[in-house]
Amino acid sequence: MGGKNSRVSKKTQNSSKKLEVSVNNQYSPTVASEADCKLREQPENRSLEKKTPDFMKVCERLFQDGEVLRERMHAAIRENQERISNLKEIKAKAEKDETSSDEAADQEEETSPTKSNVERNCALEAEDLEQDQEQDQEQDQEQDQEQDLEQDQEQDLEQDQEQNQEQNQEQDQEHHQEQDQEQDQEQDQEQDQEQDQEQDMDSKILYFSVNGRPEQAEFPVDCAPQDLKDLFRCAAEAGPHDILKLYNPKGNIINISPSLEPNTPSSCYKLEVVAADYNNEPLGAELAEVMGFDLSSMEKRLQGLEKRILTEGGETPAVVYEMKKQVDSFREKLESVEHLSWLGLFKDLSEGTHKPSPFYHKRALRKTREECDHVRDKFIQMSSLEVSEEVRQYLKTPTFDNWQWEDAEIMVLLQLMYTDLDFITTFNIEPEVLREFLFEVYRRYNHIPFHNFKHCFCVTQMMYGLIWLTDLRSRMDSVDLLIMLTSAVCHDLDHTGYNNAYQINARTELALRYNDISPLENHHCAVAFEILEKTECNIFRNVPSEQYKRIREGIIKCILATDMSRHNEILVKFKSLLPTFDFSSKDHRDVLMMILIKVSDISNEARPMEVAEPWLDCLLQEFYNQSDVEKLEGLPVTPFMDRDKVTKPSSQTGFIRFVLLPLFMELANLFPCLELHIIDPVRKALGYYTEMEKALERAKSCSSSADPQGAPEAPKADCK
Ligand SMILES: Nc1nc2c(ncn2[C@@H]2O[C@@H]3COP(=O)(O)O[C@H]3[C@H]2O)c(=O)[nH]1
Ligand SMILES: [Zn+2]
Repeated sequence: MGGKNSRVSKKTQNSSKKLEVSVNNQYSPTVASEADCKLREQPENRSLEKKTPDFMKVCERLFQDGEVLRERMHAAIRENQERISNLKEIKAKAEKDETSSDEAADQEEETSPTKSNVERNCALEAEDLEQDQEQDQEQDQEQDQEQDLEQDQEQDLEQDQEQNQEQNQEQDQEHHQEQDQEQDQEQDQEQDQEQDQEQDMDSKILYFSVNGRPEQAEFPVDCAPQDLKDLFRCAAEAGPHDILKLYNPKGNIINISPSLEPNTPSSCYKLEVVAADYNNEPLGAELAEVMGFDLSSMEKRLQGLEKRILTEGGETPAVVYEMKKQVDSFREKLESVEHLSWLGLFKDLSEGTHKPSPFYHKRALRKTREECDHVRDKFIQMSSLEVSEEVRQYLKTPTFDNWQWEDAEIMVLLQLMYTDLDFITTFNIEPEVLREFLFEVYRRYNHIPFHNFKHCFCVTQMMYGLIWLTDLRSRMDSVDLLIMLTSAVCHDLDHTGYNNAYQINARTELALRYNDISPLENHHCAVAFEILEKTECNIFRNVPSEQYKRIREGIIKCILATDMSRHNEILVKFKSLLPTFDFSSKDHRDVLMMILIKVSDISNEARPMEVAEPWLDCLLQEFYNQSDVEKLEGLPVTPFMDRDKVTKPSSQTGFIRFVLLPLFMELANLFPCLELHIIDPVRKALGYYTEMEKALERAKSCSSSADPQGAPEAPKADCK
């Protein structure tokens, strides 16, 4: 059986689309892109580097950008510290000079015409500082005086330096005017003429549009980048905190710099203002901009990249989530660096408890309309295709490899399950209604690492496989089977990547709505029936109302049973029924249905290692994200999700020993044939992760004895 399946799988993978799906023996090559075929032909090339070779380059660039930003941040901090210590010196000097009389100071000024500018500046600054100190003390009595003093002194120093420079310039000019007035005038005239000529020759004109309004900017080629940015800022009527984006005619973001290519009105650039509202926008962007580093363009690049990978390779690969998480954690760090408060950027993290994840809730969680339309078109095109017999059979086995199928194809496979279990005819389901239903289900699964549409498919496919392997069709009626399959399809709808513990601790909307009782599962179920409420999606619209009632009750029961906090309760119940299990008893069947969906839900380790292991990476990513957010928000950290405590093997050995095997073995007591199909692979996985755990322990103890001061961290999600 295993041999047959692996042959089918290999054949399927190696022979591209023709074998997988065929329409009257022909498959339109336009349906599958070349990229799709390549992916299918090289199953071992699932790794991101091979799929999207440019991606790693972009990642590297992003990391480099991050490094640059960090360096700049440190430089700015150093610079600031130097300035503050200078200011302190000046302040001390000013205090010392306070004791000498104004007269004496004037005298000194007169009798020492050769005094250096620096000394004179200091004296002036001391005067100004004294005045400002008095003013500030009056104005800011309640504030921390030391801090204000430093800030004010910094501003004053700048102002004073400017004033002094102006004064010095004026004095110098007077001096020159007395001595060389005629000469200077002549020279100035000559210089002006030369400058004008040079300006004509060395200026650039750029054409661009702001909100559809044509604009043009003229500037000297050697002007400072900041001046040019200010020029564009003026043109866009943008505020000092707004972020500008300049696009070339191809739509790519380009740097606003004096080296911009001159253009013509017909190839004009497009200027956009991304308002960085001082109150609402993440302050990291603010800081990044202060430092001349465009964090939002980094994010945009990530989004573009993600979009590209979505169109080329199906769902967002896990590493993109990792990248986003890193960008966000970097942003979080910037926002919470206390000693940067002088920039006015310090953010009180206590407000964070109400703020959900920096990543999932801000963007990319929901599917965009654009990508849904794209997948929908593909699905509609493919849905009338006939799937080959080999794939039909392969779909009935736990060895099925979900990673080889894109979302539109997965919908075709789900459709096939409804067809091959005869639901279409038994329940009079119109094909277009089934399509609408499946599409809506696809749409309502989110872009998160684990609880996504592919997970929905895997759980449904395992349920489908179990139905066939245990020959449930001969033991249970179609309504029960329809309930089980549809429950699997809907069981994690609109999961946001945070478990019930988080929902309850963070007092989310869901926890409030469902009074902390299985908030997620209640929500998944409610969303399922929300979808079914739409007539065009209601696959049960042709069943008698009594049957509908039974179906609804059954689906609710099954989906609610997937809450792991009920694991023992359900397993104990099932065990108690086993010795006298009776398929004709509704109570018995109900418990069995709950067990079957639970088994399907946590069945990844029953799949071949190359299918199961990437799922574990996805799961740990979602776990780590949650525990990171819990730490950030000061919530209790879910221990099995903590990246500081959990590794791949440690997470699996315990889970397999204490959760998977006890559950699977009880089911195998009722269906002994499952021993081979799901228990053997799980035992193999346990062996694999036990070895991995030992190897890690050995590596850890070796390196800690070699380097007692710096034992390396245990490999985490990426450990192979
Ligand atoms: N450690 C581990 N946990 C798993 C695995 N598969 C499922 N789970 C957990 O089991 C839970 C089942 O319900 P959820 O989908 O809410 O979340 C799932 C995970 O927390 C696995 O392979 N390893
Ligand atoms: Zn699930």
